[in-house]
Order: sequence, then structure tokens, then C-alpha cells
Amino acid sequence: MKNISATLAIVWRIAIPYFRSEDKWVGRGLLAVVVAMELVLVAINVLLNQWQNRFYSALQAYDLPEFVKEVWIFLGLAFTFVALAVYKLYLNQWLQIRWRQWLTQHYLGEWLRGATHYRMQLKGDAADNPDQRITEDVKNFVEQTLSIGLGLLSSIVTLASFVVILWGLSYKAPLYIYGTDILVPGFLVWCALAYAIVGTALTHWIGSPLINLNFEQQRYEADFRFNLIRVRENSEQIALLKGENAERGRLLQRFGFVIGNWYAIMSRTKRLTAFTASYGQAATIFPYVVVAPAYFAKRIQLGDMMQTGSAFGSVQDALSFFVTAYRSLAEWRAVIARLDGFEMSVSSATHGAALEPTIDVAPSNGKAIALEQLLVKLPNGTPLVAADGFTIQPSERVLVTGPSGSGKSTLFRAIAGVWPFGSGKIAIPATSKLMMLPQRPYFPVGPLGDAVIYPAEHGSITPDKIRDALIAVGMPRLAERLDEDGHWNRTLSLGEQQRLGLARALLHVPDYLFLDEATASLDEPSEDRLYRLLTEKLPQATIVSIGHRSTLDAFHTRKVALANDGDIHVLGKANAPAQEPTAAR
Ligand SMILES: Nc1ncnc2c1ncn2[C@@H]1O[C@H](COP(=O)(O)OP(=O)(O)OP(=O)(O)O)[C@@H](O)[C@H]1O
Repeated sequence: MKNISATLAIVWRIAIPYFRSEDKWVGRGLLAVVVAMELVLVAINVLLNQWQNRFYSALQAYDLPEFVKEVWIFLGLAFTFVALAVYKLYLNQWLQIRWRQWLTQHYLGEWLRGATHYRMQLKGDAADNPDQRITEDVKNFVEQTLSIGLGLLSSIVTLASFVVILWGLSYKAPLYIYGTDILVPGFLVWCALAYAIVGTALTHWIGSPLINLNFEQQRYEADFRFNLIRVRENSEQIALLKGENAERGRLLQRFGFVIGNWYAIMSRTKRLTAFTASYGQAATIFPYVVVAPAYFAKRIQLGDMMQTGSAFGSVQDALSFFVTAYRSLAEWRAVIARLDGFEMSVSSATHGAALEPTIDVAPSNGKAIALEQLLVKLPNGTPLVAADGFTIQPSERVLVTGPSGSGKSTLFRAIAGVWPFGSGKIAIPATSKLMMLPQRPYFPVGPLGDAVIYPAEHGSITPDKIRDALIAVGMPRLAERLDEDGHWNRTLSLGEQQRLGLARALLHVPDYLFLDEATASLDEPSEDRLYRLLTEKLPQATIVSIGHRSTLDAFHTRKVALANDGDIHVLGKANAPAQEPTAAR
């Protein structure tokens, strides 16, 4: 019970924001109409149940006019039923897609707000495979919440209506054993109740492991898919390293989990189906067996018997909602658990950081970037880099060096405001524009022009400017292919990608440009040319580079090292003498 109320509280938390959103009137309107239709459908079922009594009584009495009349009534009821069923489904689907659209936009917004998606990954939170959460889980949540919610409503109303009918029929067809009436008020209701409760309890007992098994299945499937995607994305590396056998082994191992869990689901489902199928079959005959003694003793009419059978069926259907909906309930709970995990993880990546001591990256009125009492840590809390009273002045050219793994890139991440682990303060001039160029720039799949200007919007920079930038970085051939679609990270060499990265920097004109080995794949003369280009085209920009080549010294006015101090590295401890500024070359 505690579990159920906790699950319902989560459903409420996930579901309610849509019905309070800007789309609330459409959502509420559609929901109200669908609910009303569901109720009218129950009412038609009640009318059809009463019709059955009259229809079979007319048949038994060979009453042709009554039979014809009942056929017309049936046609009217059936037509209304069909029309309602069609539009209930249509409007339900309409509500589903509006709700799903809103929820998807909402989750995408939260996930891609600030660097939440990146922090979630860093924290290694429970929300594995966010792609699955935003695609399948949102879709299933909307579909299943509506179908289960409406099913439950319909079951309760059906139950209430038919219990009243069965109660009345119990007086007409009393328990008749060994030639005597045994008057148990509402005995047909008790029979239906007992039948359904026993069925529900047994189904729960047999089927409950399916909840966990379904949850695991989704996770294994998503994991398998994710690893396939990784192979696709890194196929060149794998081919060069001849890693196919290793990949096959790893993929088959993951697929093995899918298979193993599936066998467990199969075996459990087999047991559950054996029970629910037997239960369903027995339910067809059970009410007739119960009232047969009264019928054969001619205490009731065929019409009463048929009405009892159908009313019994409706009560039992309603009560055994859990029996028939068991599998979807199990899946629904798994979907809810996953969406809940995703929401928690997004929220802890967004707000949780504020609770722990984190690096405070704040806009300042000053002109320089200032690192105060900064201690950058790893996600597990191990201190990595320390810096205090360290500033980067406007238009400075700083080269950061240090052994591999000393934390240079992580320091850049902290300055960019995406690395929360640690303490201290990083002051960034309020109006300045920072840009980070990594060793492997990211290009979205699509037209080359859009890939180069990313994350600027399509059309925000003129094609002429993009062309000029591409020519300037030594890619004149690409300057003619701005509209060509492509997967540029896959088709261009790393050196070419780095040139495009620099073209991106020229187009965005940042105040602070951080280059994290952003030219490391270029030959030295090209690197030399491109650094010269940067200083020419971005004369006001502050450039901070990470690089291992000594040839970079000449382009920087200051060289700072991440020097070893016990277990951590301290920034600027061993400042190298200033080099000649680039302009002097
Ligand atoms: N997401 C992460 N989770 C755990 N550890 C991490 C993570 N990112 C980086 N590290 C660790 O932090 C340390 C510093 O990494 P970083 O990439 O900053 O080094 P670097 O000085 O830039 O190295 P290189 O010169 O080789 O590029 C490394 O030991 C790395 O394993």
C-alpha cells in the first residue's frame, strides 16, 4: 500500500505539470471529454445488459414484435457505442501526442539547460541512457498513464453499476441447492467478488517478479543499443586497432544479459498466461453454473440467466482489472521508476550542485579572469589543481603547461563553468564572451556552414564571412561546400577539424579564447600560421592555450605551469619568464 501511494505520488508529480502548463486548456479539455466518453460507454454497457434480458426473454417467448423492437434498440445502442469508442480513441491519441510533445520539450529543456547533461554524466547518476528516458519512456508514460487511469475509472464505475444489477438479480435467482432456496442477499455479488479477489491475489503472486524483470529488460536493451552506437561512432578507431573481435565479445556479453533476462520473462509470463487464460475461460462458464440450478428449476427466465451471465462478466472484468492489466501495470511502474530517476538526476545535477561546496563561477565587474582560493577536485573528491590569486589579464596570451593528467583540461572546464567539483571562486568579467576550443571540436551532422558556425543559428553569420574564415584557415576547398550535408567529425581529418575549429573562433570573435591542444594535430608550420592568424584577426582577444610543443612559446606572453605539489598540482607556481609577444615575430 505504501508502495502504491509512493508510486501514485510520483505519477502525480510527473503528470501534473502538463495540466498546469500553457497547453493546459487543450489538455484538460481533451481529458474531460475522454473521461466523459468512458463514462457514457459504461452506461451503454449497463443498457446493453438490460437489453440482453429483454432480448432473450422475447426469444424464449417467441415474441416476434418484441424481438424486432429489441433489434432496433440494439442497433441504436451499438451505433452509439461504436461512435464513442472511435472518438474516445481518437481524442485519447490526440491528448497523448500533445502531452508527449510538452513533456519531451520540458525534459529536453531541463536536460540541455546549462551543462546539466554533462554534469549528469560526470556524477554517474542513476539516469543511464537519457536518450531512452526522453524517447521511449516519455511515450510509454503518457500512453500507459492514460490507458491505466481510464481503465481504472471505467472499472470502478462498471463495478458500482453492475454490483447494483447483480444485487437485484440475486433476489430473482436465489441460491438454489437440493430443491430449496437459500436466500443470501446479493449472493451473486459475493460469488463475483470472491472469484475476482482470488484471481487477483494469485495473479499478483505469480506475476509480481515481472515488474523487476521488465525494468531490467529495458535497461539491458538500452545498454546494448548504447554500446552499438559507441561502436558506430568509433568505428575507425576500432577498425585500425582491429578491435572487432573484442567488440563482438563485449557486445555479445551485453546481449547475453538481454537474452538471459528475456528467458526469465518468458518463463514467468508462461506461468502467468497459463493462470490468466484458465481464469478467463473459467469466468465464461462460472456464472451460468452458479444460476443453472435456479434456471433448470424454472425459477428464472433465460433472459435473467443471460443478463446474470453478462453482469457477472462485467463485475468480474472490472474487479479483475489488475489481472488483465497486470503486465501493463508492471511495465508502467518500471517506466515511472525510470522517469523518476531521470528527474532526480537532472534536478541533482542542476540544483544539487548548489548544496555541496562547489566552484563558484561568478560574473565580475573587473576586466580580468581571477582564480581565488580555487581547488579543483575529481568527482570522487580527490584534489587535483589548486590556484590562488591567479589572474588572466585582457589581451594576455597565456600558455599553460604541465605533465599529462595534471588537470589542465579540467581547469579549463572549471573556468567554463561546467566542472562543479571543488571549491573557491572564479571571477569572469561580466560582459565578456568565452570560447573553448578542444582538441577534437564537435560538429553537428548537417550542412557544413551550420557545423562551422555552431552553436550560432543557421543564417546568423553570412556565407561570405564563413567562406572567408575557411579560406583564412587554409580550407579553400571546403569554402565552396557550405550547403553540403555531412558527418564532418567522421569525414574530415583531425587536423582539418582543428582548422574548422579555429574558423569557428574567428567567426565568433570571443573575448577569451581557450585552446586545449586545439592545434596539436597540425604540422608545426601550419600551427605557426594559424596562431599568427588568430593574433591578427582577434587582436583584442585573450588567448589561453594548453600545449606541449615548445614552438607555442613564441606566441604567448606568459607561460604558467601546473607544478607538482605533493598530490596536487598548483597553477602558476613555477611561472616561466615571459616570452616575446607574437606581434614581435
Ligand atoms: N570525468 C572524469 N571523471 C574522473 N576523472 C576524471 C574525469 N575527467 C578527468 N579526470 C581525471 O582528471 C585528471 C586530469 O585530467 P585532465 O584531462 O584535466 O588532464 P590534462 O592535464 O589535460 O592531461 P593531458 O595533457 O593528457 O590532456 C586525469 O587523471 C583524469 O583521469
